[in-house]
Amino acid sequence: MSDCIRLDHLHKSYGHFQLQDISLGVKEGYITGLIGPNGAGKTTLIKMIMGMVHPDQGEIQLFGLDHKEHLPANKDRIGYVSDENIYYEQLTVKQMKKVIAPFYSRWDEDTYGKYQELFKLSPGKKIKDLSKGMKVKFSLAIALSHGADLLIMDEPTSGLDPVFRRELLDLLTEHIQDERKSIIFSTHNTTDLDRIADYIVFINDGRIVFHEMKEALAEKYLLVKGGKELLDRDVRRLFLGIRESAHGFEGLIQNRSEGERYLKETAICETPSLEEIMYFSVKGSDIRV
Ligand SMILES: Nc1ncnc2c1ncn2[C@@H]1O[C@H](COP(=O)(O)OP(=O)(O)OP(=O)(O)O)[C@@H](O)[C@H]1O
Repeated sequence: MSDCIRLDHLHKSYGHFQLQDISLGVKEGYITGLIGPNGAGKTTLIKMIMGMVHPDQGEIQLFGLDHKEHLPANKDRIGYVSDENIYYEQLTVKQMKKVIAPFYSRWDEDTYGKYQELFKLSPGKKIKDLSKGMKVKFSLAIALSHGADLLIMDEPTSGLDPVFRRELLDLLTEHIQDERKSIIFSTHNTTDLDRIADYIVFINDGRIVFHEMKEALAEKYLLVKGGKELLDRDVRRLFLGIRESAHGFEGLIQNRSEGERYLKETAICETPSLEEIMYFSVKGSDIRV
């Protein structure tokens, strides 16, 4: 499979914040989850891919084409869902759809009608009167109605109720059955990604910490829980992050086989969730409770 997105040595500076040397290939035909703490640079990265923010340095290719040169043609192939309001507040759902549809060469009115019904979108309702979740549903209906090859979603599930969130995840999994379609999905809700992502990109403080297949993460990392007496200097060195309490510790080891070799007999060794990987990687080794 080829890459639908290729980022080469991207830099973006906002004074105090720098997105630094981001190089990344996003595989066609898969769901890639983008995770990272608040202010890590996820939205900035997504906006660069959308052509809404310009990198200070570096190259972006989408579908094998230089993004600067082919921006309109590339954007025709992207469905974008964000929790920011990108629509005219005073227009109704129907009027807004009428404004947007002509921008897409493969707009499909029947598909839009199907999603309008499925998401219970009232055509006569003004955008400003939609709830946060309904705005996301409208965005999603648009994104799914123009034959986009790539869905780019920035925090799509944050305003959604748990029932629809589940439905959305099913919908995305179904969407990806067509192997030419790809999804990149930024979220704080790591359980959504535990459920549906194929690849995970973890970004912290403007840098990529890792870009891995989700299954590979389970083989790489180890979560260890045990008594504090185990934590001598050599053992501590194994950990990427440790959380200590009066009674014991919980910590993350990046080299699973080495961790198991030292601690399998004396501590509880488990496969960490994405949330645990993120927590310990960001917090480091000095967490006391
Ligand atoms: N237009 C801008 N001008 C100045 N600083 C900006 C601008 N856009 C983003 N930033 C800064 O860049 C940093 C990264 O922001 P970004 O929105 O990309 O993070 P994020 O990972 O999406 O965070 P969150 O999870 O909180 O949405 C932040 O420190 C933010 O204040």
